[in-house]
Amino acid sequence: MARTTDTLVSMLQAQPVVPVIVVDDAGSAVPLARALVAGGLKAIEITLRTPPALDAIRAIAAEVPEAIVGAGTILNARQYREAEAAGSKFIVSPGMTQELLDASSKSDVPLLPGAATASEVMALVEEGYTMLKFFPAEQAGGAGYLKALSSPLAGVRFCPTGGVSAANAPDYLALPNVVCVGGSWVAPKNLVASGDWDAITGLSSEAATLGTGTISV
Ligand SMILES: O=C(O)C(=O)C[C@H](O)[C@H](O)COP(=O)(O)O
Repeated sequence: MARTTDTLVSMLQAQPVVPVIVVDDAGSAVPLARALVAGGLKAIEITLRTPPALDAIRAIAAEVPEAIVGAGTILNARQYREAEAAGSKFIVSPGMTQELLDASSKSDVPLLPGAATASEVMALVEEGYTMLKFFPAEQAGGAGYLKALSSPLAGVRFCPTGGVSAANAPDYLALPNVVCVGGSWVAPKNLVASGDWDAITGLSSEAATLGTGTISV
């Protein structure tokens, strides 16, 4: 477990923002991944919310070797195995179930499980997970909530996701236990649909250089 946590942290800590992508067309996956990588964001999460998601992961894994493609919205063991077989380098879930933990223990592909309460964080720490997704970040209480939540939970690191934007990301990134944030704002659906890869590279580049803010809590 320590080994997979280290792998996960090393993949995610190189960038302040992990783009969260909902793919509507597998054909856009490769140019989209190239545009994000060109801006500086290599680790990319493709959510399994749409039918082309696995094909998109396969295409990026095969054709964009400089990207680190992961799978999001993984809710069960079957999806975990399918995402791994498609070439995912990391797996993200909005939460945690025993089935997912069992799938993760049988896999070399690390899991970033979701938590939003002290009890959820503590249950995952008991299972050996110390790098967690804080989800849904803004709706659960934002950076101030995460700061308060994590004060007694030393040693746990987070990737806040859900409602995170260029405007509020610096508040999360200012927290010492935040490795990166996740967000969909870097690849808006309209720009993907129109194939405006230069605009997406611009958003990626802005996100890749986001600094830390200071939260007033
Ligand atoms: O389903 C998952 O595993 C997810 O990763 C959910 C994402 O965290 C949110 O969909 C982020 O969405 P935005 O609020 O648009 O940035």
